[in-house]
Order: sequence, then structure tokens, then C-alpha cells
Amino acid sequence: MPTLVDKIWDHHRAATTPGGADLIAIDRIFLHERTGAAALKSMAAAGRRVRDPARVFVGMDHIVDTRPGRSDQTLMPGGQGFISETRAAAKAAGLTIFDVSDPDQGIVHVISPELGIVLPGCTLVAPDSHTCTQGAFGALAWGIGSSEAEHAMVTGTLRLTRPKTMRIRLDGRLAAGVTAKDLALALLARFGAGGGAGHAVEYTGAAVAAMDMEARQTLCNMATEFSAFTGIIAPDEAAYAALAGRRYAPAAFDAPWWQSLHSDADAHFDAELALDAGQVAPMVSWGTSPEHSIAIDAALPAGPARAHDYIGLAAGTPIAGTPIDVAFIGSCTNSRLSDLRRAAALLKGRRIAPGIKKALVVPGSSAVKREAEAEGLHAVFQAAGFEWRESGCSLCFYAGGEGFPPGSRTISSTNRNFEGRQGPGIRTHIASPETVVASALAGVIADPRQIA
Ligand SMILES: CC(C)[C@H](C(=O)O)[C@@H](O)C(=O)O
Ligand code: SF4
Repeated sequence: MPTLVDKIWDHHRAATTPGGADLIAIDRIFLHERTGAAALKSMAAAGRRVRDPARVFVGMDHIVDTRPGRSDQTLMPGGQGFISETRAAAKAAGLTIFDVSDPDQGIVHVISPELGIVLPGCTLVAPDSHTCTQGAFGALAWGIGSSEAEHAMVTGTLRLTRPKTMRIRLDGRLAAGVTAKDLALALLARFGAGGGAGHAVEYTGAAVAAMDMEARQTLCNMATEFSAFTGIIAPDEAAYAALAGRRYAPAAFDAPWWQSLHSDADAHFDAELALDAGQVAPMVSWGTSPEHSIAIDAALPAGPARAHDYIGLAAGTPIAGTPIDVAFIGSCTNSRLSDLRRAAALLKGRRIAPGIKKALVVPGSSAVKREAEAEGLHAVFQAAGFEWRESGCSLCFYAGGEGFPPGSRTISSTNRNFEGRQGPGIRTHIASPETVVASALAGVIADPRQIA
């Protein structure tokens, strides 16, 4: 009867309060330097301590510089303070830190599975909305606020109301040149950015089963853009294999528990949606919400006037052919090794268009960077005209401080295209790494299927 989410919830429920909220045991907490210091400082100021420091991990990703040869200096005014304060507070609390120059440094949602911190059936929280990425491993992983992070660290629990459940069936097969990113954008376009509000979303279906673990992370990553409590995929052999032997993963799998991690055949979901993956084309956002996304060969619909004004494109304009200034491959959505491999395969032997003012690849973790370099991918990117960076959130988020003149237009493998997301006045078009590459080569938004 129960859904996957119900099983994990019930397994972690320590108590139900008279008001109906549950007290949920939290297995793992991740902090980063943008929001972590606030939680740690507030906790220390109240004279409280982390209940179990072995369960709390700290990454440096949001504000860190990604230019080669980086130090604690950042382009963001005052950014260095976030790094040094987080480091000092985390050290004082006895937490595990993946510091700026550490070989394990990276975007927290990328390094968590690399290190075996996320596990099937665990509860994992972080003061970061893309914590849902880690649901790809069958964990209940969700974003919280800084004060909840403090509560979770001190008590090992969080008090919350059980989310409603939603199943999204993604049957069919993705066509060549179409990726999990396109599927996530297609869901947003079809059902809206509020489509998952109040629900924990389980992705199922043949298209999901066929995805590798990195594609599953891309899909779950954008559950927060769908306003969902989180996204999750039932773990299978691919999930177990991806975590086997990782530093913080158990030596032996918790076989009966892990194998029970699926929704029962007769499970009841509060809502059900479906999309035929075979019908999805490469997608690109046109406006200022991820739901403003269309197939690459479509024209802009009539949307909110403010979105058209900001992006500088009128209804009826074909999105393909729009000139771009900047191309960015990175972020917790699309910066893992398979993303870089696919991008490099399309770029190999080619040069980006002369009109592109900046093109950069920012690996999701230092480990991804090393692995990519071992395969020579960095050389492919550099020969094509891309900068090859140190790992971090970088251009996904202006907190990195790196910017362009207002009005610049970027094609970006990230997850958000809000006004100012990549800097004041920057116009962001989100797409798959393949579409970023095709567009960088053409100098205009372009269909990756045409260069494959
Ligand atoms: C800074 C952080 C809290 C924020 C988030 O919660 O997601 C950031 O990672 C983002 O992607 O906007
Ligand atoms: S890469 Fe972007 S979306 Fe992901 S955690 Fe960093 S800022 Fe947030």
C-alpha cells in the first residue's frame, strides 16, 4: 500500500505531535558557505551544540571563485567572509569540511553521492533548495531554511507535516539529442512551475529506468523548480552500484531495507501526472521562469509582458536563431562527468562562434574536474574556445560575483532563469549542455540535433 515516500517517512518518524506534524529523524545534513554560517553562528550563540557532528558535512561551492589558481578571495564583495566564517564555525563544531582547496571540494549536491553521503532510504537535508537532486538515489532529500538546519543539527530531527505524494510517469524513450534536462523543462512547460506544490514527487516509468544515475540527478534537481517538496526515484542496481565503495557509504548494503524502497503496486498517490518522453524535443527557456520553456524549433508564445520585456523577445519570435553572448556549462543540474563528456563529444574539433564573448565550463566537483582532465575533455573545451574552471556554483548564481554587462544573453545548463539570476539585467536561457554547445558553436540559440 505505501508509496516510497511513505516508507521512508514512516521509517524516520520518531513521534507525531498533537497538531498532526511529525518529528522526523534526520540522517545527514549538508551545509554550504552561503547559508551554513548563519545556522552555525546562531546555534553557537544560543550555547547549543551539534548532536552528532559525524552526520553533518560542509561544502564550499556558492561563493568560491572558480578561476584557475583560486584562493579564498572572491569576486563577490564580502564573499571571503562567508567562506572564513563557515570554515571557523564548522571547525569549532567538529564538522567534516570539504574546503576550497580540498580534493573533495565541489557543489554539495554533486559531492554528496560521490562521497557516499546520500544513501537510499536516508533522510538528508541542506539549507539549499536543490537538495532534491539527491532523491535520484532513493533518499528523501529536501531543502530547508537556516533555522531548520540549526534545529536538525541540535536535535537530529525536524518537525514537519507529511507532504502529499505525486507520481509522474515518464514512459517512452528519449529521442537522440534529448536529455533528462529537456524532460524536466518539458514537465515545467506542460504543468507549470507550481505543478508539484505541496507534493513529494516520485518519477517513474521506462524513461526514468533507462536513465543513468547522473541523468536521474538532473531530473530530480529541477523538482524544486516544479515547487515540489522534493523529487525521488526508487533506487535500483544502478543506484546501489553508484554508491558502492564510496567513502561514507556502508561497507555492506542494508539489503532488506534498500530492496523495500519502492512504491507498492497498489500504492495510492494524491496526484498523478504523465508525459510521453518520446514526444519531448530539446527544450530552451524563453522567459523569466523555468516554466517559460519551449521546444527549440518553436516560437515564443504570448506570455507575461514583463517576461517578454526582460528577455527582449516578442511573442511569435522563433527561439532558435536568437544571438547569444555567453555560454555556460555547469551547476548542480548539469556539471557531472557524463554532461561534460556529451558536451565535449559535440564540440570536438570545432570552435565556438566569434560573437560569443565568454564561454565557460565549470565542473560540478573537483573530482569531476580531475576525471574530465584524465580523459582529455578539458583540452577539447579549451581548443573550442571554452574556459576550463575550478569547481563551484559559478555563473549559476551571481553570488560568485562574476558578471557581464546588463542585457547580455546567456545560454546556460543551469536550472533558474529568474530576473537577475546570473547578474543584473542578464538574460538567461536554460537548456541542456548539448544545446549550450550547439548554440555556442552557432553564436545563436541552436538545435543540438543539427550538429550531432
Ligand atoms: C543560496 C542557496 C540558498 C540557493 C538555494 O537555496 O537554492 C542557491 O543554491 C540557488 O540555487 O538559488
Ligand atoms: S549550482 Fe546553482 S542551483 Fe545548484 S546549488 Fe549552486 S547556486 Fe544552487
